Amino acid sequence: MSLFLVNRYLGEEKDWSVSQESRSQVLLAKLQQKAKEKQSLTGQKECLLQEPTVQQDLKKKRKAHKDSSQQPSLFKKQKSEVVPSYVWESDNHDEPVEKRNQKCVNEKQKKEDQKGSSAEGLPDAPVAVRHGQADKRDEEKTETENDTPKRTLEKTSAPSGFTILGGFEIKPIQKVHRVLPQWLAQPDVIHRDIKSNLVPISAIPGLSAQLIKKLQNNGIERFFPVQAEVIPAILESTQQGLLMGRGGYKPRDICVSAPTGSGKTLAFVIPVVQLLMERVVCEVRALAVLPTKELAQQVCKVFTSYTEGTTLKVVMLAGQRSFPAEQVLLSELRGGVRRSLADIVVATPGRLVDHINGTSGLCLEHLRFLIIDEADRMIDSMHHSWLSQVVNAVYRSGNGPEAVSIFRRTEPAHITATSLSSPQMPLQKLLFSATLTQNPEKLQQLGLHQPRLFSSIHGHSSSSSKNTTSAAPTQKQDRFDFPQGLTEYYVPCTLSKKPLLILHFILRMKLSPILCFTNSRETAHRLFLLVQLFGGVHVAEFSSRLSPGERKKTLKEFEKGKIQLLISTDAAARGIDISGVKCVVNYDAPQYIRTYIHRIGRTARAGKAGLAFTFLLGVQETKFLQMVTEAGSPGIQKQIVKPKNLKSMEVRYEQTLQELADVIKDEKANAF
Ligand SMILES: Nc1ncnc2c1ncn2[C@@H]1O[C@H](COP(=O)(O)OP(=O)(O)OP(=O)(O)O)[C@@H](O)[C@H]1O
Repeated sequence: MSLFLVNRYLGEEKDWSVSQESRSQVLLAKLQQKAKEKQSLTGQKECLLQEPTVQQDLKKKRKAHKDSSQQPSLFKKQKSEVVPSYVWESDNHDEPVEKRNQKCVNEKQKKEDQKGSSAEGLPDAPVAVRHGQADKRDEEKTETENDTPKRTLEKTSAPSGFTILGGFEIKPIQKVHRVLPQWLAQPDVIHRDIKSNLVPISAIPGLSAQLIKKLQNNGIERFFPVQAEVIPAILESTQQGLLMGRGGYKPRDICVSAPTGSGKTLAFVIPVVQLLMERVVCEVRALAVLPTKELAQQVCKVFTSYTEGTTLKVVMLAGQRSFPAEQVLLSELRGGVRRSLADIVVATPGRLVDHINGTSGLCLEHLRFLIIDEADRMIDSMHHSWLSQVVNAVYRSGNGPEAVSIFRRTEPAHITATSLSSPQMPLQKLLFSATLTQNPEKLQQLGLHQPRLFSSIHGHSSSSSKNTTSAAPTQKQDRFDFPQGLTEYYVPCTLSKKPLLILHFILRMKLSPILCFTNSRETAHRLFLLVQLFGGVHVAEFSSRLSPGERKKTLKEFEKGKIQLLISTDAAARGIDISGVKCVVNYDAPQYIRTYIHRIGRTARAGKAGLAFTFLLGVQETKFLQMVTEAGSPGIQKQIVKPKNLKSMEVRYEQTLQELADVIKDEKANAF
């Protein structure tokens, strides 16, 4: 007995004469026909949207789908609902079907999550934010999904209707963009090309006829770009006199980053001499601090040259003389009053601190210019606290009984009406380096006042914006400017062939004078002995093995061309200005990019041409070349020296090695 009568629509019946049975057969046939049509329509769609491989995938998937219907799993329902539509939308036809299916499930799950969260009655804005976050997560997920299908599987198995907090999938590490302060991001640009940007010395206003004459006598008719930019800037900061800067404000500190050999020394010597020339009372008003004795000596020589014929006195405190001898040069007692004998002091930090603490005759209370040359190196030595000791010595009078003086100096702090009420001599810092760090944290140690940067590194400006801060492109290391006339090479070699290579460069390639750098004084000494024993080359070494006097003599002889090959440690890598060095050889590859830049910067100076060769062992090549490229090198070329070119020297070289072993043995014996 039937409880319900179900009336079925059986379609239009054309032939009413056929029996009930045959009508149901016709109906079945019609239904089968319709099913076929539907199937063929689906097939056409597949052809349009899928690659052949995908069609196969789809078949597999359908099979999997059938199979899955037998599994009592949570995904069963989701898969049967979602898979077909997402398969059409998928762009990634290379993905395995399982993965794509899983992605579809994820998408579905995500949509459900979003629906669920908005359904919970959360306010609109946070929902939008969460959507944004979800979008981001989606992007990240599509990246990580391919690698971690299992993890996402776990994630999607979370119950729907809840917002999933936190991410458990491995996220790609976000790139952190370095944010530079505006002064670092937007420097005053210095032309890189020295030769085509020379400026006649007469075009720079504010230089006395006496100084112009001095420049001409020293063979300088035109200023290099760094000088043409920086000299007017320093002169301008004293337009209102030494007591205050423009508009009565403290003048801005100046930082200069320009390549090796670009003429940075004159960029500070000329304006300082010009500004102090007309002083009445002798007091220490300029202090130049340099990292080594040799550099202090070099800068002192330039200051002495340009102060010649004026009343200005230059004193060097670098340990070249005894401590008492330096004290005598600093001050004298006249009528019971101590008077300064120095206007300009050039010092190394260690010796300077010794004098600040032990010489009453060194008074820095009138100091107007603090010049920090090789500034990045000086920042590295900041742990010796030389700068804070200098600053304390400068503002010492502000704490004493004479603090009531109208011209008392107090250490700059926050600007208040009282702090600005009395004029006080500002202390202006002038920083110079070929490899000035762009690390604001490091620069911050210098306590700069509204610094102004002059730089030839155009990467600075390209990343600049009008905001107070700017994000520079992410780099593993700082970028630097290389001298224009420099050509860089690297020479692949083995350890045992290195000495032969240097002999080949001198004796066959006639590249002398060569300045050759090693990473240790022991290597420098052994190589020196080996070349000396081999014979035929005027060779010398330069390292801390030598006394300061011997080092000075060696540099002089090298400058005069008496030495063909000078083998040095990094003692001669920075700042040393020896004209005529045609070629620098890195016998040992430098470990740091700054070391490399300073070493190769001993050639190609003042717009001249120069060559730099770096001997590289197989294991060093990749890392070294990457370091140089990342630093902004215009290009380093490979120079292969064929073994046959070294062959003729090999017999003599083997003999020399044996002789060297004996010499070293003797040296060791004598040392005890
Ligand atoms: N205007 C100029 N005309 C001609 N020669 C110059 C001029 N300015 C500087 N020089 C010469 O250029 C050479 C390099 O100058 P300087 O030593 O000042 O370079 P630098 O930028 O300090 O290099 P480094 O970073 O290696 O210390 C020196 O021999 C110097 O005499």
